[in-house]
Amino acid sequence: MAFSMGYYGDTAMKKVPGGVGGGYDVPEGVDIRGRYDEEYAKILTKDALMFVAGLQREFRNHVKYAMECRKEAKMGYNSGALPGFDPATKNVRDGYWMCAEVPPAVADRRVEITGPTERKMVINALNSGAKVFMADFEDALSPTWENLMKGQVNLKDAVNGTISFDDKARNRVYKLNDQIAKLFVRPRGWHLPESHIYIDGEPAIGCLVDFGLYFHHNHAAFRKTQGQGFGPFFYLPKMENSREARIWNNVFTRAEKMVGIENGSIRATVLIETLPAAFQMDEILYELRDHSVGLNCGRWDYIFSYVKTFQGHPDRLLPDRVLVGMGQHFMRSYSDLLIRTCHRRGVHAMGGMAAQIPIRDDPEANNAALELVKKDKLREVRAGHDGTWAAHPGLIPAIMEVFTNNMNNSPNLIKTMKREDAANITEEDLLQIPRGVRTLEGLRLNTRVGIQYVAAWLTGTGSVPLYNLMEDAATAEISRVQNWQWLKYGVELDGDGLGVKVNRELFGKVVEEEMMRIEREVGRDKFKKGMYKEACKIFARQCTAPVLDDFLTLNAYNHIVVHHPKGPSKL
Ligand SMILES: CC(=O)SCCNC(=O)CCNC(=O)[C@H](O)C(C)(C)COP(=O)(O)OP(=O)(O)OC[C@H]1O[C@@H](n2cnc3c(N)ncnc32)[C@H](O)[C@@H]1OP(=O)(O)O
Ligand SMILES: O=CC(=O)O
Ligand SMILES: [Mg+2]
Repeated sequence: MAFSMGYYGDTAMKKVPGGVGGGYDVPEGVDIRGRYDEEYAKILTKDALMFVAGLQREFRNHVKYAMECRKEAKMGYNSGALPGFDPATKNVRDGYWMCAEVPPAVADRRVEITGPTERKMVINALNSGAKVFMADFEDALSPTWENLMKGQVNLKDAVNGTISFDDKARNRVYKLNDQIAKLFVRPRGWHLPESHIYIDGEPAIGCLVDFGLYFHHNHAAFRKTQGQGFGPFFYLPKMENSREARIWNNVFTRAEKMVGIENGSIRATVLIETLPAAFQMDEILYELRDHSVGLNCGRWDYIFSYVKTFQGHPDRLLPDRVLVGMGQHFMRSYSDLLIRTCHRRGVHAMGGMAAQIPIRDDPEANNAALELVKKDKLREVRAGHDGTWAAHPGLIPAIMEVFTNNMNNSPNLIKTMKREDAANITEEDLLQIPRGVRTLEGLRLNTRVGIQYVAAWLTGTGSVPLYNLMEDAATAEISRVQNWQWLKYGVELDGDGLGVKVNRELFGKVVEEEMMRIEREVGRDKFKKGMYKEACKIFARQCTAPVLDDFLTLNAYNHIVVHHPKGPSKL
């Protein structure tokens, strides 16, 4: 298969005037184009950069090939093919094999809190009472240079136990408690470049930068203080095929060899959050069997992926976003199959994120939101999930109670909830079209949320509270692709009795009105100072593009790349 060197070419930035390295002491072939900062230089050491460059050089062609395979699969789906189980790997699905034993340090993962790698949030998350904190370079983080580098500084300080944060405005100093959550780190997906670091003349692969820097600086301390001899631990996002898991497995093996630790020290949970990956759960676990600690239902990206995979299928249109929940047959089937697959192979089957967050100023609405979260978590634990995600520390006690009360005093359900009934789940179950109506309010909400999310992302914030829900890159993607799908196929809004068809004229009007509403809601001053107009342009273009952009964040990435010394960072 032919592939070009320029998969990341779309986001390649202007050349840096004034030489290579940008003030950092770099090894041969590495060029840092992000702002210099003394703190960042402690992360971007020559040794660490050599480690990252080594990974990039060994794996770049494998990654490019995997991205080409994604394109080829997309062409197939666009010509009418459906994702399905691969006959070539039937022996892997049917065969008897197990993943390596779960490390004792992470046997109990009842509640995992997630959040961006922002300093105060890292401390709050580690102190939150959750069993695990997933520090996120992905859905919850806008990958600006400053966020990524500060994130690495924060994680290093956290692993060393020295992290603190002085909130002068509140006269409060944040420090770690004695008991903290176990740290997992989620690097970016394979598709995202890191355009502030060039290796051999091309942008680095974003996730290898995230993984490489974190691993290089923290593996020893982590294994000693947190992992009981294992670790570091990772979450791996947005994979579409087991060949991508094989690359991660090889990255882990190489990293372990390079620093002289045992094979199988590093452990990772893979998010099953693309539709094609739902047919590859066994294959993904098999590739990572020495390095696996399970799979997770990344439900929001999964919904996004359903629309993306079926972008060429006008018979598979989504109802309003709010109606696509875990009650839909295709979602329940995927969660059940994930539990059965993980438990059969001896690892955790993690549940997903409920989008509700605490509502401070309305006790009644707050109770209602909490009840929805509890209901969702009860469904998960009864189905056999070993643990689940919380977006906010305020939700942890309630979620912990639901899981604890339904787990018979054991740290997980791996051995007790086999879910053999899910062995009969079929391709049709996993693909069943979601049911429900489409409304003008659905179109409006997608637009309002999408624009506000992109505006936040452009200014360096990757997860935001909007209309009492958590919004991040995955949930915003649903808004974008749903609008695109409805526009592309001129769907009728059948749920509000209006019988209106979605077209560019209607969408233009909706955008205009929703922008006025956003301005009213956030206030004129914030609206003027923010990036709402830029966000509106980006979001509207993406929704009306003749060909669907693969990722909102990939398309918008150019807007947050700032090359040194061309321009000082705005963040
Ligand atoms: C689809 C997916 O990929 S899900 C995973 C990725 N998404 C995420 O991780 C989202 C994580 N959650 C968040 O980012 C936040 O909770 C938001 C943006 C949704 C809401 O944020 P806010 O409105 O600022 O929360 P709020 O004001 O209620 O915060 C109260 C306190 O809780 C802390 N807090 C809130 N969420 C978190 C979190 N996830 N981790 C750690 N601390 C948190 C705040 O830092 C704040 O601390 P303080 O009282 O010491 O100042
Ligand atoms: O990453 C999680 C998701 O739901 O997407
Ligand atoms: Mg996701």
